[in-house]
Amino acid sequence: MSKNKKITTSTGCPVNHYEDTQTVGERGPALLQDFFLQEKLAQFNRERIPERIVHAKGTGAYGKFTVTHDISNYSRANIFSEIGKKTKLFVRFSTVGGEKGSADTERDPRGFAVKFYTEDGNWDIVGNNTPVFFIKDAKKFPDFIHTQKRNPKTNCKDATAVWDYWSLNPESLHQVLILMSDRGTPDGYRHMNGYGSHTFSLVNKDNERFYVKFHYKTKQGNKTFTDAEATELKGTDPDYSQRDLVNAIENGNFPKWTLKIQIMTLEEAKSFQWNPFDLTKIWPHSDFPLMDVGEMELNEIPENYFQDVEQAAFSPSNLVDGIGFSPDKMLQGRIFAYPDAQRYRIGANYNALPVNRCPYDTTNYHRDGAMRSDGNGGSSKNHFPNSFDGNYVDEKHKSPSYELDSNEVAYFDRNLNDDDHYSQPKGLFEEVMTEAQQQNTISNIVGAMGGIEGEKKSEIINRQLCHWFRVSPKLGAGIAKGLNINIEQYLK
Ligand code: HEM
Repeated sequence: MSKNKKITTSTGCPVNHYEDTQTVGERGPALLQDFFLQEKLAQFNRERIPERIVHAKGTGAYGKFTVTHDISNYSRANIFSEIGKKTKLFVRFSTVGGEKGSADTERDPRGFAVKFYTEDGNWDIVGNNTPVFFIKDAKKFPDFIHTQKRNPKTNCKDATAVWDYWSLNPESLHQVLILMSDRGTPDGYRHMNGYGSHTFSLVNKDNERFYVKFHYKTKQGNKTFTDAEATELKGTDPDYSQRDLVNAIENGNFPKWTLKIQIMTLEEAKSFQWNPFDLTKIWPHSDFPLMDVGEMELNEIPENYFQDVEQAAFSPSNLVDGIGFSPDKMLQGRIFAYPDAQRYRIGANYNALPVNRCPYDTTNYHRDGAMRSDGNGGSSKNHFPNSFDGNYVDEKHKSPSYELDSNEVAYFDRNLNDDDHYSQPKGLFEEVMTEAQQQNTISNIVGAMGGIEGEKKSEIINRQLCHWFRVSPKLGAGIAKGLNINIEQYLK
């Protein structure tokens, strides 16, 4: 049989004129009855769905997760049930602030979202390439993101808004420092680590709960660009990271990461020197050592980008038995934000699309909605409880109850008893960064703060400089010098 196929309309009617519209006479006008002209134009008009409100530019790949170490003493999740167990997964990497057509080497955090297709259901870790974040309450997210997007009048990126917000919000400092180091411009997606960032929990067979943080360590080695290299690539190869991932996988050079965890007991959480659920803080590795769990490998680029990558829907609410939330206020807000965004961006039945669908049995009484095409439950009952189907709620998946440390309802200041914004960035700058990394960070900050303009320029610069000085005098002085600010006058 010939593999050449006859072109048809979307309802299967063979097309006998592909490029020429039916007209009255050689030179037109066109006839409305040329339904294939209508179909083509109408379909084309509907090709776009809204881009993600954040993380719009991204690339995805399928792969597998293999357990290498036994953590069943911490989690009863099926995915970890035995060494050697393999689970299919899908990953989407992204930048955050830019639009769908923006350049891959922008200074920005990178999204690192992983969907594990486990037998207990799909489990998503929707993380970034940094272990912390800019804010610690979900209510702040829209304002923060507005500063990362375009100015409402000029429609240009707006360094003044960015630094105004950060300087008024010192909880951002830790993440801003990481962003301003060369880690803010990673060399593609293969040479960076990933982090679940939030504190989550694990629950074992004995119903014991532990707090956990997830880390993916790149096996390709960490590589970053300098600001100059990243800036050049924005012009010469704006799809650098996408191309790099596709080429590597298509050439059989499958990228790999080691999944590791840090564990904190509920008792340790009570006496931890910082709030263990504060997303602007890390848990020091010296106190909570990294433990190996398994290996993630990416080995397949989806055949169709739009179908699998653009329509992929990750959410921190996609959890499975044996893995749970923590009280982190940011995480709690995200549980709402993602499915809400996806119902708007993709549609009510987004979880039935191939990339989002659980490959194992799903049984529930959700029905109908736009574009339902998965059988819609057929003739089975659409109410529960019922006297017919024998379906049941399996209580063995109940996770243990836990106590809160307060029963007072109020709008608590998120920084109340939790305002040490400086010591972790200090440790990062003074103890972790090499001299060369420190100098690059200083020059990246000088370049970025150099964009602040307008009537509030001095006020914003001075306020932000104070934060940098509180992190480290060397950092503050280096930035002041780079911005040509004479700090001597303030020291007299
Ligand atoms: C409360 C704070 C946050 C809110 C309200 C929020 C909201 C959103 C929304 C609405 C999307 C688009 C979802 C879609 O259309 O499919 C998104 C994407 C994303 N967010 Fe967040 N986000 C928050 C914080 C974070 C944090 C802390 C991280 C990482 C630790 C993160 C990582 C991501 C990633 C990786 C994506 C892209 C997922 C993909 O590739 O499809 N977000 N976020």
